[in-house]
Order: sequence, then C-alpha cells, then structure tokens
Amino acid sequence: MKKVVERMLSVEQKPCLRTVPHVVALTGGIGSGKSTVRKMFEDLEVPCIDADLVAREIHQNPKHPATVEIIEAFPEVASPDGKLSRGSLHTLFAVDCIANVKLKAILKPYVLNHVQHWTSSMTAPYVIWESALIVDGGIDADYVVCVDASNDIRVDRVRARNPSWTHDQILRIFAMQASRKSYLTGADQIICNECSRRDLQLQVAKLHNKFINIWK
Ligand SMILES: CC(C)(COP(=O)(O)OP(=O)(O)OC[C@H]1O[C@@H](n2cnc3c(N)ncnc32)[C@H](O)[C@@H]1O)[C@@H](O)C(=O)NCCC(=O)NCCS
Ligand SMILES: Nc1ncnc2c1ncn2[C@@H]1O[C@H](COP(=O)(O)OP(=O)(O)OP(=O)(O)O)[C@@H](O)[C@H]1O
Repeated sequence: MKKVVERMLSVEQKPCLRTVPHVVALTGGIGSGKSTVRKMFEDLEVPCIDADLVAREIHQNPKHPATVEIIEAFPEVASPDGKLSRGSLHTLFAVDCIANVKLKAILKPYVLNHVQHWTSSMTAPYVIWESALIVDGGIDADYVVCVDASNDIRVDRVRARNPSWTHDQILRIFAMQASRKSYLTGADQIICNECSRRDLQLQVAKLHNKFINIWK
C-alpha cells in the first residue's frame, strides 16, 4: 500500500510533459520539390503544414481582413466575388516587386499566427512548416531544411506540372524569389532533389531518424 501511495504521489508531482514541438522549416525555390518532400514526412506521420496553403485559405476568403486589405491595395486583381484572383501571381506579383513585398507583408502576420497556433496544438516531437518564402526572414524555426535542384531541372518540373505556364513566366517567379545561393546558405541541411523519388525518400528517412534521435 505504501508503495502504491508513493507511486501515485510521484506521478502527481511529475511536471507536465506537454511541450511545444520543435519546428523544422522546409524551404526551397519553386519546383525544387518541397511539397513532394513534405508528403514523404507526412507518410512518416510527422505533422506538416503548408504555409502557402494557409495563405490561400486566407486570400480566398473575401471576408478575411487580409483579403479586404489586399483588394483595397490591388483592386485590379480582385475576382468578382471579392477574392484574390488566382492568376494574379503572373499578372501582378511576379512582375511587380513592390506589389509582391506588400502582398507578403499583409499576409505574413496572419499566416504565421495560424501556423503557430496549429504548432502549439500538436504533440509530436517536431513539426514541419513548408514555404518557399521562409528565407524572406521573420520565421523562428529550430532547423531549416532546403530542397534543392538545378534551375534547369526545376524549370522542367514546373513546366510538366503547369503546362499552361510559359518559360518566361517561370523565370519571372525564379527572379522574384530568393536566389538559389541564398536558399542554400540559409539552410542547416540540404536535400538534393536531382535524384529519383526513391532516393529522395531515403534522404527524408535519414533526416527523420536524426530529428527523432535529437528530439525524442
Ligand atoms: C501570389 C499568390 C496569390 C498566387 O496564388 P496561386 O494559388 O496562383 O499560386 P501558389 O500559391 O500555388 O504559388 C505557386 C508557387 O509560386 C511561388 N510563389 C507564390 N507566391 C509567391 C510570391 N509572392 N513570391 C514569390 N514566389 C511566390 C511559390 O513557389 C509557390 O509555391 C499566392 O501564392 C500568395 O498568396 N503568395 C504569398 C504567400 C505568402 O505571403 N505567404 C506567407 C508565408 S509566411
Ligand atoms: N525526384 C523527383 N523526380 C521526379 N519528379 C519530381 C521529383 N521531385 C518532385 N517532382 C515533381 O516536380 C514537380 C515540383 O515538385 P513540388 O511540387 O514538390 O515542388 P515545390 O517546391 O513544392 O513547388 P512550388 O514552390 O511550386 O510549390 C511536381 O510535379 C513533382 O511531382
């Protein structure tokens, strides 16, 4: 009986073990393979969030204060129902650097707020935040993973994924994003995606084991 009471007391006195998960930022330029890598981490049951998808949910909601502000600033890219028109990446933001900076400044606080709330509701040792825009700064991650491939491979993959995009449109998006060098120098770890999906998966599994070992 004494032992049972002692054990109950020791359990009650233990501090709450619930801690906020570590954050791995997953970044890279357009077509580098971020979403492909994110899905591989999801297959390993790592909770993942796509910041660009969060941004999309915001600017496709005409009542969201960020959407109202964006449409006020850029009425030319409003759809008839008050959302941000999806083609606006090519017609405005990939060709007008100032407009792009303003768009990101409006969206970023709302996206980060959502992503941080989501993170604090997770119980895994670590979570993954995916975004092409992480190297823009202001994102507090424990570890930055950059998915990399040569510009030629990325252009080919984006063209295959988006057949209606022209070569010029793709190069404009490249030019709006951080340089390949900035992505690489800002990373703690690089995943080289000039390989087969199978070899990519092996790199992901190795990295996952490393994270689990340090943060278990
Ligand atoms: C410009 C927008 C409206 C175009 O939307 P659309 O659905 O047509 O494109 P999608 O989101 O699928 O983007 C496709 C790819 O283009 C690249 N990209 C998108 N937006 C940008 C941008 N503003 N600057 C540079 N590259 C971009 C990314 O590699 C992205 O994965 C949208 O991408 C957007 O809201 N971008 C800003 C996102 C943002 O500020 N996120 C904050 C993260 S902290
Ligand atoms: N190792 C690979 N072998 C063959 N195709 C690949 C490989 N990795 C990615 N792809 C393909 O390349 C395209 C771009 O990959 P993905 O969408 O993952 O890139 P991304 O970095 O998320 O791009 P974006 O910034 O536009 O969201 C996709 O169609 C994907 O299926």
